[in-house]
Amino acid sequence: MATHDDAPKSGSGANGEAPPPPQQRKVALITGITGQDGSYLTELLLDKGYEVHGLIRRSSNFNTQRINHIYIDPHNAHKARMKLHYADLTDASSLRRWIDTIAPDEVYNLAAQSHVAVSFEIPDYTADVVATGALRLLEAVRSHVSATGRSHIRYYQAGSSEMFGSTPPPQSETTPFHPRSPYAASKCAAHWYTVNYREAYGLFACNGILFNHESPRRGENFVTRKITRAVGRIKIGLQSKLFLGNLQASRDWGFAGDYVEAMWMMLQQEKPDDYVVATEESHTVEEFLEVAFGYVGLNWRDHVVIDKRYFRPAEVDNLKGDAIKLIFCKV
Ligand SMILES: C[C@H]1O[C@H](OP(=O)(O)OP(=O)(O)OC[C@H]2O[C@@H](n3cnc4c(=O)[nH]c(N)nc43)[C@H](O)[C@@H]2O)[C@@H](O)[C@@H](O)C1=O
Repeated sequence: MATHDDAPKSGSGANGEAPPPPQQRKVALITGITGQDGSYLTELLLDKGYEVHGLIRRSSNFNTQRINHIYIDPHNAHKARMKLHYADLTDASSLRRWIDTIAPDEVYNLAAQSHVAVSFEIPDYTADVVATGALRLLEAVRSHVSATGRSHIRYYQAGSSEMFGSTPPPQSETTPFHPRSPYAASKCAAHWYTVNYREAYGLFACNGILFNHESPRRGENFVTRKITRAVGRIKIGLQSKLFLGNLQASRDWGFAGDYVEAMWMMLQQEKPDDYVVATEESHTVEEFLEVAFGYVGLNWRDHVVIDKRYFRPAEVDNLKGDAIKLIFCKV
């Protein structure tokens, strides 16, 4: 995987130029702004001169670590163009209120219960947030358009390669879905709601079908961060073992910072459509271990212990995207 500078950008607008005046600014609304993708997308849009509004859930600890360098830092040039609001994908009234108040030009629906294994334990909640949550947001956008005539509004739905499930690779936009978890089935529902609102109401609504995408900001219970974090701790003597599940699963891993640019590109096209975002290269978890442990001169076999608790009731064995449609996309 390529290395990337994780430092926040210092420019105040596109190419470091001053951002456009308020009346000429594009306004974006992001659900899931505190997540890995939300934080990278926020940086990208602020750098392009957008005003960025994020919806956050109320929780006992203010979970904004990934955006604090913009939101909290008084010296950050972007701070004035970023705002956070309380809302929840399970609360339709909050979505409708913020869509009407903010009147965004672009809506990015990135919020989810995004852990596949966890979705087997909380399937109802996963479906409520991931599937019905997308429907609630689409409905808020549709009723806003119908009440105000603001038909230029554009909607992005975060889809997932998990929707392909057991369908063999390479997987493209025309590959049939065969979801293997409550998370994946919920993402399929959100995908088809998005297509339906495009066809039924003429909404500019796009599905990005993103294959796995990682970064230093990835949550620590996803396999790449779980491994890289453990490698560091093992190397300096803070732990000795790493407990993992299925090492033979194969994934098409890309960099999250690149993939948020693909989200934005989809909404700049002439017509709304659906796109696969992938590297077209796939590796097993075992290969990832070889590289990660090898990087610091360790042998993963001396440290990794297979633990049945990390196996899933149904696994997705092999994901490898065919991203040709996006590759020929122009902005
Ligand atoms: C595109 C898609 O990408 C992600 O879903 P995921 O592929 O399930 O990601 P992961 O990092 O949890 O698992 C990758 C593979 O690694 C295997 N694996 C082995 N041992 C452990 C282990 O100990 N922990 C975890 N988490 N995985 C393990 C596990 O069984 C699986 O085969 C989400 O962003 C999702 O939201 C999404 O949309």
